[in-house]
Amino acid sequence: MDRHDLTDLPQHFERLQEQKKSLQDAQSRKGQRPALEPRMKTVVRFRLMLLQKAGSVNDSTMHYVGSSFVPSPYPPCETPFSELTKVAIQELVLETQHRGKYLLVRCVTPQDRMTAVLAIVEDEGGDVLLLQLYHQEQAGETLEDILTEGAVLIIKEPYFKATANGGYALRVDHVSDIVFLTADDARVPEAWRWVSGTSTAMAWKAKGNDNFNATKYRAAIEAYTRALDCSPTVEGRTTITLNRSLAYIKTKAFEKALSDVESTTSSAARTEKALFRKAQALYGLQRFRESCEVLKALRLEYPNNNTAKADLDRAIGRLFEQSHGRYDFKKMYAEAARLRPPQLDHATYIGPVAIKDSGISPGGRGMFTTQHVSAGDLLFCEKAFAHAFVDESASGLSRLNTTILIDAMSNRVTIGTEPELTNMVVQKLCRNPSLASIITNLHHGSYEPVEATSVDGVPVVDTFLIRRIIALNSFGSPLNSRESHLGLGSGKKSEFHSSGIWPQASYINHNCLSNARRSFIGDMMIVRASRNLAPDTELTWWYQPPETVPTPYLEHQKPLLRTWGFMCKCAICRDMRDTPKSVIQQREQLRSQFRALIPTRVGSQTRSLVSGRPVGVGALKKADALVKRLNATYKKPASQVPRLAVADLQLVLAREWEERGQLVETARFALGALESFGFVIEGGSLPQRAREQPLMVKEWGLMMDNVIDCWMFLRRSYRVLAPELASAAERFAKVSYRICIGEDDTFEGTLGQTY
Ligand SMILES: C[S@@+](CC[C@H](N)C(=O)[O-])C[C@H]1O[C@@H](n2cnc3c(N)ncnc32)[C@H](O)[C@@H]1O
Repeated sequence: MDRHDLTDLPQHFERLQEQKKSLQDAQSRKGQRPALEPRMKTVVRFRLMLLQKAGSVNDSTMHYVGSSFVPSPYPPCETPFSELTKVAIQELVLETQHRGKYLLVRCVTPQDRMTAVLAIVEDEGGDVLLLQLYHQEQAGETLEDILTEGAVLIIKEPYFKATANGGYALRVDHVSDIVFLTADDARVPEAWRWVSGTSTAMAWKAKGNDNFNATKYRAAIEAYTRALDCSPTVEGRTTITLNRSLAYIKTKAFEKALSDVESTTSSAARTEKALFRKAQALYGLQRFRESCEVLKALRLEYPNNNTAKADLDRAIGRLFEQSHGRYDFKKMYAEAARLRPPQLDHATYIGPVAIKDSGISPGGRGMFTTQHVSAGDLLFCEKAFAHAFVDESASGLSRLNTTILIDAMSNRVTIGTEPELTNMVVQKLCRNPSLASIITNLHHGSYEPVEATSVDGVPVVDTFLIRRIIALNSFGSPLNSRESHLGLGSGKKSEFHSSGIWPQASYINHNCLSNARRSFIGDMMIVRASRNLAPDTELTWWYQPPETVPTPYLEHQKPLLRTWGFMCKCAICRDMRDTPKSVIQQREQLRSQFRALIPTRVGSQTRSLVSGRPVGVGALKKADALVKRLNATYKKPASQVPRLAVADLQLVLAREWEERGQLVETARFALGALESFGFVIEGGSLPQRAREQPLMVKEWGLMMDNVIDCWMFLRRSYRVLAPELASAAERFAKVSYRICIGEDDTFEGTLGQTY
């Protein structure tokens, strides 16, 4: 949702076709056993490439936009190692996953990092191949090497494939398909054995500490694990376990950190260090209530621990947000401006909503209100499960994670951060497997996931399932919706390179005539009702915004069908489907005539295209007549089928009349625009209103961003002509602002700057 879809741009469409062709070509070689290059050639070429890369200078002013191709899916290995049989590189056949087999290999080069981690590996027969490890870590997460020269590993059910440059490779997409062997593992062949030089628990612990201090957390965890295997003393075991739990916290493996603390003896678990780790791990898992409890116990036993006091205050703050849905939005903006990536320290609040069967199929669930809510009410505010951020205003290396994703399977080309988001989710689930169902329960179309959740004690995460879930459920997001509304951030409004996955929000189905809206501050999504809603109303929003310009029915449906596999049947779409082509053409003509009279403004004044002089009142009157004719092309009332193609022109006229000091006309067009958006308003017309009649919104319409402008025109007009109505107009402006921007704490400041 709100992602850049490039599929219809000719150059990308062509790339999609090329990718399809190359997949077909690869498939035609399926089952072949190719002749491999001589070992020397492969190794030397790879080493040369590493040397060249090391010598090249990165130009940080360049835009780096990589390409990524979605490969054909294959499942992760579900079979325990003991049931697999060994295979040699020579025996591998192309475009095939070797089910029931494993490869034992050793790295013969250092690694390279691209979208995957690469190295050349050999088997016991001395044959070599390029190994491509995907999703082993998040982009930019660590500089620690994953594949080191001499490392021995097992590749379960290896997938052998032809590469785009005519070579061959072992491709590993599923993290659990790789097993790194330690020096004393019986599966390491005699000839490949190495001496680790470390044999006692204390020596391994010291090694772990060194690695920890060098921020090599992966290596630290490995060393602490080896230390624990060396039967340390009870005291030593506690220290090592608690050290390892901190290394787990550093890698966001909160579940493992927690289980380490909980595995210590009951007296050890009450030490300051243990309580501290436990509270941190629980906080990381967003179990704020439990984190508070542990921190309270810590404060009682160690009252001088000031860090614990600060942590307790912080956890209480989260608990309050989680329970009451009250946030300090200004603080959130400040955090989003300061933090890179803007991952905010705030809790998820779930308000009066529930997930239920919605009756649509396939993927039949939806989100419903559990009580009456008013327009502007907070429905929920959700922290992203994972969020891949691109600074839209930055250039060069900081945009390294922007990728053009070519997906031949789902016929789509998108630009953004989907590959990075996939890595983040895969890693988070591998490190915290109990969170898996939050993601795997999300809609995944016809993809059939494997059943196993762990094998050989390691969590199984099906990368292709995660990819599919992200394609169907992720959202593009701006740094914050306020900036994006004001056009302050760069990039096209409502299509963003940053993306995230907000699991609750994913249950909301599409409808152009939506009744809820999402907005963002950093990685927090704020969702509010955009109309007054009765209990048990299904919440809907748009996956792509409704069209302002008259658009043929099928054109509007194309992206919905391509990405999500359905066509919208809302009142606007049905009306478009039933509107004859000639009427759509007539609307286009009337809008062109309007634009010829009142061109899009450049600078502070609207100038005639013909004379270059400011547009005159005569032109405004003619434009008014065109708006009336445009309105007459609609059969259904705007409260049933909003007329976006009329509303934006009415707003143009409201602005023009306001600049000429004609506030009755301003109010008329602002009210007209609101009606075109589907609002039903009483008591707002000037000048002939009954004095006591209040300004009322009988029905809220479609909450497009410029609804706020409509109310602000009215507020200014009423202040002069009907002051008793101004505060009501301001109240509605504020509610609209809250719905579109997410909060109204910045209402005055924002509108003071721009209105
Ligand atoms: C992000 S999920 C929405 C939640 C989903 N209904 C579920 O059960 O998890 C998107 C999928 O929901 C379904 N969907 C959403 N809006 C729809 C609509 N207006 N009509 C039909 N299907 C819709 C489609 O299958 C779409 O791919």
